[in-house]
Amino acid sequence: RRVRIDVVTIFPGYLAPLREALLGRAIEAGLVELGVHDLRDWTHDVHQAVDDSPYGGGPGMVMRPQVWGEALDAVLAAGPARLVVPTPAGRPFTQATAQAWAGEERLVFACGRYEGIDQRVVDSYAARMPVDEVSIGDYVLVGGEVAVMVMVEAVVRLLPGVLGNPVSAQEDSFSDGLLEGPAYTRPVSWRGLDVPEVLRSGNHAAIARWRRDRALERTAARRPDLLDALPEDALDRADRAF
Ligand SMILES: OB(O)c1ccc2cc[nH]c2c1
Repeated sequence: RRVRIDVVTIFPGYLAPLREALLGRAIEAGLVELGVHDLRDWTHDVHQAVDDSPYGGGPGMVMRPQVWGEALDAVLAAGPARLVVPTPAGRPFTQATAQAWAGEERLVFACGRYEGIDQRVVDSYAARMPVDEVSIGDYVLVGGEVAVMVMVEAVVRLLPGVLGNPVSAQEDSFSDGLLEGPAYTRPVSWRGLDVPEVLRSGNHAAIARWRRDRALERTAARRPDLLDALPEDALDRADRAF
């Protein structure tokens, strides 16, 4: 099962890194198809205008609906898809979102710039297909391209065959609701810092306990909101003792 991903943007070069490394290999292996399209290909004026002043006034420019409509009609002609529009005003993009989208056959990403895209573009496509306005976090980027890179990586790594060892996708941070604890490799002593003894003990129960305790400790310190969100039965007695 392959996934087809299309991205429409005024900066196609910004998406070039998607063809590097692991994701590049996944594309070469045919596990995912990637199409990057320049929005300006669907302009007809000599200035290739993609933006205009906002109705109601205010700073900045808004991206024109006509150009986006022609671009998305062309890209979506290849078949039904989920349309994703990154925006700081979107619903949070989470690992659960990535998991859900990894099951889709086609994803089309519309990268906004300026103050965003005329709302009628989302409204007109939402009438005939799933459209998600999503945010990757509470900070504001200059455009949607970086957000699309983040989301494409989070989704593609979940596709069968993309990761060397798929188990790690299951054991991700967040899959058990906690942050990952610290990781270590050789040398056993480095700049006066030693690897925790327990990890070299061979006592797998003690190692599992130690790792769980470090995950609980880190989650409590850095993301108490994740602890509060854990289901009732997620923490056993040993966890609570921590
Ligand atoms: O921070 B963001 O997620 C984001 C997404 C899209 C646009 C378009 C213009 N600025 C943007 C920021």
